[in-house]
Amino acid sequence: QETNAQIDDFCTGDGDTLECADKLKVNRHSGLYSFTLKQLEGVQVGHVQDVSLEDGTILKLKTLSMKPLLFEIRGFLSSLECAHLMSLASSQGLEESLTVRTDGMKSSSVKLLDINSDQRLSVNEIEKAVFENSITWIETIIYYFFIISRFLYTECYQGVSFITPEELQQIDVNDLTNYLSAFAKIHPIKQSRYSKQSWLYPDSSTDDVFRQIQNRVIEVTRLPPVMIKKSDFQVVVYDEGGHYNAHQDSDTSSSVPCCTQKRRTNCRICRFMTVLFYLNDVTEGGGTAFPVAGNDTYDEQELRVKHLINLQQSCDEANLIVQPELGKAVIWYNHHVDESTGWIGAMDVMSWHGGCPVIRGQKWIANFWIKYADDKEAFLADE
Ligand SMILES: O=C(O)CCC(=O)C(=O)O
Ligand SMILES: [Fe+2]
Repeated sequence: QETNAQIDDFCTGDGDTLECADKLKVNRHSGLYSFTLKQLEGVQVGHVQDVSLEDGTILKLKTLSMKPLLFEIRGFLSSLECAHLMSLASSQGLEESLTVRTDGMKSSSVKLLDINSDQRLSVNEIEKAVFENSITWIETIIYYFFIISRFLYTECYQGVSFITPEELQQIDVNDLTNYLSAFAKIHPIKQSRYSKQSWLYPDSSTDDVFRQIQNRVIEVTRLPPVMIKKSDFQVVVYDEGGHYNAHQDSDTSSSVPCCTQKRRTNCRICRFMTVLFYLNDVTEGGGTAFPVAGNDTYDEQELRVKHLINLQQSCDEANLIVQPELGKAVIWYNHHVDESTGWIGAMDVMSWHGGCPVIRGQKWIANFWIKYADDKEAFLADE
């Protein structure tokens, strides 16, 4: 009985209960969901499909890339809705966006910078990475920090020629964090991300416009409603010079389980899908770049060596750039679907993306964080 109630919650809307139950392939007797997650069909780049909404509106879903599976819908939001979200975020207050990651990245970064694969980093290797800007700002600072502290302690640059992964692990994270925030204040533009943001949490939001947008996203993505209802919503503003270096939206940096709650320790936020809206027209710049979209092969080392992550420098070299336009939605999958579990599978490594520098004007975006937890059934049953 309890399970039936959960299923009914899950299938919202009039008349679609049967279809919904069918889609979920719910076995009401055993109480098990054998729900299979589905991605939208891309067909091929340039393909346009109509999406009919309940209110009669027809949206045009256009495939921009098959790898990653990426779509755009122009006019997804009306200008009134955009203006509403912008004023909502402004009235809540906008804070500087921070992307300081201090765990799980050091040893992998070491591997990527270790040009001659001798398991340690020479000062030359670090300097090469720093000066060629092939690593993100935050990593650069970690190395600088390490070199400086070594320099201070030994009073002599010579002889300090190697940093091992073990040594990197010993950096005092508190010192580093203080150093980073001081640096960030002096050189905001050097951060891997330079923007302001505000959050809208669905569980505490009573905003009607936000609800309507949530429902539209459910209709378009055809994801289980609970998935959208649990999605936090982030409004981001970039001023001139604002940017966001290429990154992947889902956190695969550690092996702790995926969760959806904020501030829970020992779990990470994983994002199946990203739905990004442009809330205004940008005078110049500010596109969303997908540096490796459509490539046949993926090589992270190459991505870094070619500086493709540093979008302050190499936006023009990105394979694909989506231009901002008021009301447009960009939709992509950060993960594949695992056929055997019917739930979220491996990360789509082609989903690297970021925001190119805004050259003139301001850029406002809003962003659904469509998250999931590892336990499919518990996630779907949860309210
Ligand atoms: O600003 C953009 O176009 C991209 C933003 C983004 O990737 C993000 O907020 O995760
Ligand atoms: Fe992103």
